[in-house]
Amino acid sequence: MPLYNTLPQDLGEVDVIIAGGGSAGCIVAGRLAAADTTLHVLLVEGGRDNYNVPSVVHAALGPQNLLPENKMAIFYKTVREDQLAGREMVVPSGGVLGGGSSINVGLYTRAQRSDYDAWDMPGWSAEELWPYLKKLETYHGDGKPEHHGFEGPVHISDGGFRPHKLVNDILEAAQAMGYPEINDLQDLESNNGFSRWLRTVSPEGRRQDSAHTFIHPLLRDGKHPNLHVLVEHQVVRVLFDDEKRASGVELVINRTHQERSKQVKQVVKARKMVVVSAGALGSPSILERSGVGKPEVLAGAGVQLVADVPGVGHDYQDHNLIMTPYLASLEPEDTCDDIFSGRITVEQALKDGNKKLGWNGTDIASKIRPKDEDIAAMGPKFQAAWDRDFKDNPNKPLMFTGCFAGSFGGSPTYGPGEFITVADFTMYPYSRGHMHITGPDVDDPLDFRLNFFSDEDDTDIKQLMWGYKNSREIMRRSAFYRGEHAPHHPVFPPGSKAGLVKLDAPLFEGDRSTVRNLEYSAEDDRVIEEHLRKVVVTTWHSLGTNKMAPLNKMGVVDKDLSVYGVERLKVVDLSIAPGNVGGNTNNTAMMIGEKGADIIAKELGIVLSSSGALT
Ligand SMILES: Cc1cc2nc3c(=O)[nH]c(=O)nc-3n(C[C@H](O)[C@H](O)[C@H](O)COP(=O)(O)OP(=O)(O)OC[C@H]3O[C@@H](n4cnc5c(N)ncnc54)[C@H](O)[C@@H]3O)c2cc1C
Repeated sequence: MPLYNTLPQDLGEVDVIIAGGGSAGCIVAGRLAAADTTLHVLLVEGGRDNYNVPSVVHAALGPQNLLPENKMAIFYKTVREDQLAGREMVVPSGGVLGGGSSINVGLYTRAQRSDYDAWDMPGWSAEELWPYLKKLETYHGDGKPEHHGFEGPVHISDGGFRPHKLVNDILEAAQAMGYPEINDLQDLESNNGFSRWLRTVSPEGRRQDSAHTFIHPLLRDGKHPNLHVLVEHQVVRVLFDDEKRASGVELVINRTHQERSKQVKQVVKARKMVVVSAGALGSPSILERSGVGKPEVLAGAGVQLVADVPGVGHDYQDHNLIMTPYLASLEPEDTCDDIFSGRITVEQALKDGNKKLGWNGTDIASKIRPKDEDIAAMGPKFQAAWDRDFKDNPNKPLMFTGCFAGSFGGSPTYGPGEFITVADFTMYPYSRGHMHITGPDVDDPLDFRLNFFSDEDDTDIKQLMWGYKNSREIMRRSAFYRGEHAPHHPVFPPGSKAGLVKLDAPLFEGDRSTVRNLEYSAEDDRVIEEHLRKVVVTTWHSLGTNKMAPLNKMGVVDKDLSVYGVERLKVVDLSIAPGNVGGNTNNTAMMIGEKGADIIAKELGIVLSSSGALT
C-alpha cells in the first residue's frame, strides 16, 4: 500500500506530481493512476491520512474537525480588517487527505448553469461540463435521471436520516413567504425555492470524501502500485528547468504533524507534469514561492521571478455567511444537539447503529431571490446592481438560506430541542480580497485579506441584511418558532417594532399567512449593519485566486489549466474559478478535478474510462 508519511529513498522521480490532496487533487490522482498503471503518480498532501478517521467518516462528527487540536484543518488568518469591526478573521480549510471534502458540512450543492457560462472559457460552458458533473456521482435523490450520474464513486443521498416533521414545517413556512418546494434544485436550472437537501454521504451514512472515493480503493486493491501518496509533507515550491518547464517539487515535513528539527528540504522530480492542487488559499502561495506571480510581491518576499503573472493571489472570493440561532420547541430526536452536546456519546451511537451519525443536521435549504419591493427597499445603488447583474437572469440566486437542526457547535448547557440555527450566505459578493506570501518558506506569514463588505456601494452588506430579515420571517412562520436567541441577534433599540421576542407558542393558529412581516426603521437597519460587521464569517468557500482567464485580465491559467509563462505546470482546484457560483463549492471543486484529469489524460495520451467507475 504506497501511502507514506516519510519520503521513501527510492521515490526520487515519478511521472506526475500532484501538490495537495483535497477535493480536486484526489480526483486527478485517482483517475490518472486508475487509467494507466504504467504512469507513476505522486500525490503530496500536507495533512495526515484520513482513512476511516471517525470524524471524517461520520458526518455528524464533522464539527470536531474544526477544533485546532485535532489537526484536520489549516487555519488561514487574515490581517486586521477594520470594516469587519476590526477583527482578524480565520478561514479554516481542509488540512487532511481529502481536503475540504473530508471535513466539510457535506451539503450537496451544484452551481447554476449561468455560473459556468459566465466563466466564458472554451470547454467550460455548463453544457460542456455536464459529463463531468454526472461522472463523479452515484445519485440517490429525486429529479430527472438525465441530470444526474449513476456510476460514479461519490454517492449522493440523504444519508439514511431525515427529521421529517421539522422538514415539512420549514417547507410550509417558506411557502408562506412565497418560496415553493423544488424537487431538485441541483439540476443547474431550478432556482428561487427550497428543497430537501442531499448530502455527500452514502445511503449507509458514510461520508463520500475524495480520498475515500478516489484514492483509498486504489491503495487497497493491490493493482495500483503506480499510485504513491505522501502525507504530512508540504510542497514548498515547484522547480523548473532552464526552459521554464516544471521538473519537480521541493518538500518539507509538515511541522503540525511531525518533528522538523531543521529546514530539511527534499526534492522529487517529475518526468511529465506538476499539478498544483492545494486549494484557493494554498495554491497561490506555492506558485509565488516558485517564482510565478506579481513581480512586486515576489521581490518583497525575496523570491526570484520565473514568470510575470500578476493575477496570482489576486481577486480572492468567498461567500459571506451568518449563522443565526432561534429559540425553538423541537423534538429532541429531530436535532443534532444530543450528539453535539455529548448527551449521546459517539461510542454509544456507534454501538446502537444510530443513523444520526450520517447526518449533517441540514435537511432544508434554498437558492432564493428577493421580491421587487425588497429590492427597492435596499436603495437605488442596490437596485442598480440588481438591474445590471440579476434582473434578466432568473437562473441566478442572491442568497442561500438553510436550516441547521440544533445549535451549530453545540453546548452541554443547551436544552434538547431548544434551538435551530439559520445559515444565510450571499452567493455573489462584489468585494474581493487577496492572498500573498511574505517570504520564501512555508512557515513565513501570509498576507491574507478577506475584504468582505468593502465594495464601494455597500451592496454586499445590504444583501446579507436582506438575508437576515427574510430568514427571520421564515422562522416566524414555522410552528416551532419561539423567538430569537438574543446573544446572536442585533441589539434593537427600545421600542423598535422589530424587537426580539421570547414566546410560549407559535405566532399563528392554523394559518401561517396571518403572520405579518416585521417593520424595520432606519435605526434598526443601522443596528443590523453594525451586527453584521461583527458576525459575518467565511462560508469556507474560498476561490478565484488563480483565475482561469486571459493573462491580460489577471488570469493565471488558460482553458487547459496551464499556468502562463511556464510549461508542464497545471493548477487544478477551486483557485481557478474565474467567477463565483450559486451554492456551496465542493461539487464545483470535484467537477474541476474531473475536468482537470480529463485535460491532463488527453495531453499525456491516456484514455480515461467514459463511465464514472474508477477502474
Ligand atoms: C468547514 C468546511 C465546511 C464546508 N462545507 C461545505 C458543504 O457543506 N458543501 C460544499 O459543497 N462545500 C463545503 N465546503 C467547501 C468545500 O469543501 C471546498 O470548496 C473544497 O473542498 C475545495 O476543494 P479544493 O480541491 O479546491 O481544495 P481543498 O479541498 O482545500 O484541498 C487542498 C488540499 O491541499 C493541501 N495543501 C495545502 N497546502 C499544501 C502544501 N503546501 N503542500 C501540500 N498540500 C497542501 C490541504 O491540506 C488540502 O488537503 C466546506 C469547507 C469547509 C472547510
